[in-house]
Amino acid sequence: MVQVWNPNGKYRVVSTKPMPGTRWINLLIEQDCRVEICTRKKTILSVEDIIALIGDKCDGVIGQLTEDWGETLFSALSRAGGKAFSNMAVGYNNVDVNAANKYGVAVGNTPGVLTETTAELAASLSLSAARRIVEADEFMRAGLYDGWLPNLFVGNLLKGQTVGVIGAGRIGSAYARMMVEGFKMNLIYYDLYQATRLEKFVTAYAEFLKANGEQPVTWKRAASMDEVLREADVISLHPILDKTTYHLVNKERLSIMKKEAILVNCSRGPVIDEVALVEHLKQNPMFRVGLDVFEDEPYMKPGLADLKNAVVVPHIASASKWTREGMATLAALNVLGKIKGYPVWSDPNRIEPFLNENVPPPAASPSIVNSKSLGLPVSRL
Ligand SMILES: NC(=O)c1ccc[n+]([C@@H]2O[C@H](COP(=O)([O-])OP(=O)(O)OC[C@H]3O[C@@H](n4cnc5c(N)ncnc54)[C@H](O)[C@@H]3O)[C@@H](O)[C@H]2O)c1
Ligand SMILES: O=C(O)[C@H](O)CO
Repeated sequence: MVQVWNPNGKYRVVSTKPMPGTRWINLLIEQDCRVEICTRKKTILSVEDIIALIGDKCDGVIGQLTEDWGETLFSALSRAGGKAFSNMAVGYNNVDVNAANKYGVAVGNTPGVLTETTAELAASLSLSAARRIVEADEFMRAGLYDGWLPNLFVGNLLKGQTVGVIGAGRIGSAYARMMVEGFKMNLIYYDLYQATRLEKFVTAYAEFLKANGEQPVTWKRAASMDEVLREADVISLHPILDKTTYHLVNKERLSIMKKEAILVNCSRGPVIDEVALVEHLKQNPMFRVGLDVFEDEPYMKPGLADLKNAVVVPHIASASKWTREGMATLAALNVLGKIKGYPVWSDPNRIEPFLNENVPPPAASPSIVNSKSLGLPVSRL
């Protein structure tokens, strides 16, 4: 149930799951690590399962977003001599960073490498919902198609409509860019911070359209989230999950959205009150959703699976080969960097040097979220 690579390696690194590619394993082996990969069939490992994997001596762990990394696991890792943990994910709402700080454990994540892949899935869900692709596919397979009809699976045209983005960080901005440029949609966004590069992009694209005699696209930074919900035709959620974003979309907020709006969620399930969403979908058959994440993963709230106006996929937004291999590499290098005493990379939004397979990666941890709290040195590169 555990696969061992380089048994005589000096540092013991545990991965709670097999991860795509082999580069991440080779990079660890080259730096004298013994790599142990848990190959159990059980998808979600419990805290007890992981304590058993950590054992008496463990220098670092690469873990997954399905695991509960809190006080119990960080104290177990610390007792085993470990000082490094990395999620193989950009989101780390499953990690109690304060507990990690208490035990001096560095917490890594994997930003950037999944930005475009995740935004592409949000765009796919937007299109699937707008053009009713899943419903139409089921109809074909059921042998129900008996000829073209003017009213068959009529959906929404995106061109000229407004796309709303809540959380215009890396992924939200990439998604906005795809929808604005790809479908000539106008943009309204809400974020705690101004998305200057995104605004500049839309302005430049509007100029380009105007110069070509086409209707220019527009952008607006909304003063509140409700403004986005009221005005947009397609709304995609991309904030982090924390106390401020839990149930951000609830019954009241659903009620202010357009009756034919499309809501997409590729962030974290609890950002939407899923019970309220099921009720809203039942009451408003023209309202559609595209969901990659769910409040009680892996489960869906009762009734959701029966609704034709919902497109649902199993948390696959970052699932492209290049991205998943890159996530594994970043997670392994986060752990390796701390074990070797390397500094932390100065800009977690500029991780490309770690992903170039033709040259050795920089001697740094690509992204450590608690580097300041732990007072870790920062790379000058
Ligand atoms: N479904 C998937 O497979 C998948 C893949 C990647 C990321 N994610 C999720 O997407 C999240 C975002 O990733 P990212 O790389 O774009 O992160 P990011 O930090 O670049 O962007 C998050 C944005 O949310 C904003 N924000 C925070 N609180 C907010 C609030 N209350 N209201 C509005 N905006 C708020 C932040 O200011 C920031 O701009 C991750 O934390 C993760 O949970 C999911
Ligand atoms: O946060 C993340 O990275 C995702 O949910 C998995 O890619």
